[in-house]
Amino acid sequence: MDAEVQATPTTPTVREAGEFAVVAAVTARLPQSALVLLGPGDDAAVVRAPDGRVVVTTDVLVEGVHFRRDWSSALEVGRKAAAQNLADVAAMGAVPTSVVVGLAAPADLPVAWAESLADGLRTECAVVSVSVVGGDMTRAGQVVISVTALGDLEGRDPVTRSGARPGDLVVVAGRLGRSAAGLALHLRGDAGLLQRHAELAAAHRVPAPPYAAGPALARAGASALLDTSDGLLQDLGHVARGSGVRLELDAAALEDDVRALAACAEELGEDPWAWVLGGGEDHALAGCVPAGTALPPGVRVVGRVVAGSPEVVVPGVARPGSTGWDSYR
Ligand SMILES: Nc1ncnc2c1ncn2[C@@H]1O[C@H](COP(=O)(O)OP(=O)(O)OP(=O)(O)O)[C@@H](O)[C@H]1O
Ligand SMILES: Cc1ncc(C[n+]2csc(CCOP(=O)(O)O)c2C)c(N)n1
Ligand SMILES: [Mg+2]
Ligand SMILES: [Mg+2]
Ligand SMILES: [Mg+2]
Repeated sequence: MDAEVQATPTTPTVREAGEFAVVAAVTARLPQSALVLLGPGDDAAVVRAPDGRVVVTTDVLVEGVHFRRDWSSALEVGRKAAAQNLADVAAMGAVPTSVVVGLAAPADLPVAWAESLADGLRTECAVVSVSVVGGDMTRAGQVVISVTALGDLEGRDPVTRSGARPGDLVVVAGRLGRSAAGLALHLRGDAGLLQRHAELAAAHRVPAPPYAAGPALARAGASALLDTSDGLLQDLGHVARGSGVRLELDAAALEDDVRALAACAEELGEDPWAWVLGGGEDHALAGCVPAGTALPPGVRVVGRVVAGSPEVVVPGVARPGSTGWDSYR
């Protein structure tokens, strides 16, 4: 159990406290950003929509599928839940404006866990200067967290998955494969391993999406963009099919990511290329820009767009067994 939970003086369960007391305790930890005209406490929140259009995205995290309470603290789960949604907003080239959270929890969940979850959501939202403006709470057999993020396009067109054209360059912002390496470490469950590669384990529990690169790439004229949630090859496959183009990745441009995982992979007897090309949950941003585009800070070229059958290839590297996560496979 995490330090935040143990440090809380009283640890009643949500059954003992009751829904409304937990909601009050949680919303008390969620101060509102300047974009919020009416925050938690009424039937709905009211948030400014500066652009007149609203970007909206939602992702569900299920205990045992997306996180484990014995691997991650409540604070880390909250950060990750917010991060993966905020990354989806960035992947449209938008800036987030607010977040709404649904929490389903077993009756014996400590209230302190729900409070730390709120702290984690608040902490990650603060990275992009937004707040949690509301949510819902109900009972379930395991913890389920449903996050919805809203965003603002600042007057630009959304950057979709379908605008890549032959001649464009493939670009990435953020690191690849780190979450998959961390997942492998947690699956082994060896304390020494987790300690030796603590940074990678932490990268699995709390991803660090390059939020600013989304709007920056949109401003620069990006033709396609998404975040890497399932695995680079699978995610870029959506761009290839959506745009009707072939993406040729340059192995040399991905070698830094592979090198950063090499020691961990060696110790685990695993292939770092499989993590970089097929590992999910880094929430890096990947997409395409016209050749000659001035690249925003933190954005690197990893390949090129050519005419051909819509697929993603990495000449010289064996295709990993898994090109990405599928919840049902
Ligand atoms: N149950 C659903 N009902 C309606 N639309 C859905 C549903 N599930 C997914 N979608 C839509 O399908 C598209 C792809 O969803 P997907 O969840 O794969 O994208 P993502 O959220 O970027 O990735 P990830 O969930 O891996 O982080 C999105 O536009 C999403 O809104
Ligand atoms: C306990 C535990 N086991 C496995 C994983 C790995 N995992 C779960 S979902 C996902 C991709 C995105 O899924 P979705 O498309 O559902 O958002 C990955 C790589 C994890 N995070 N926690
Ligand atoms: Mg999704
Ligand atoms: Mg996405
Ligand atoms: Mg997915």
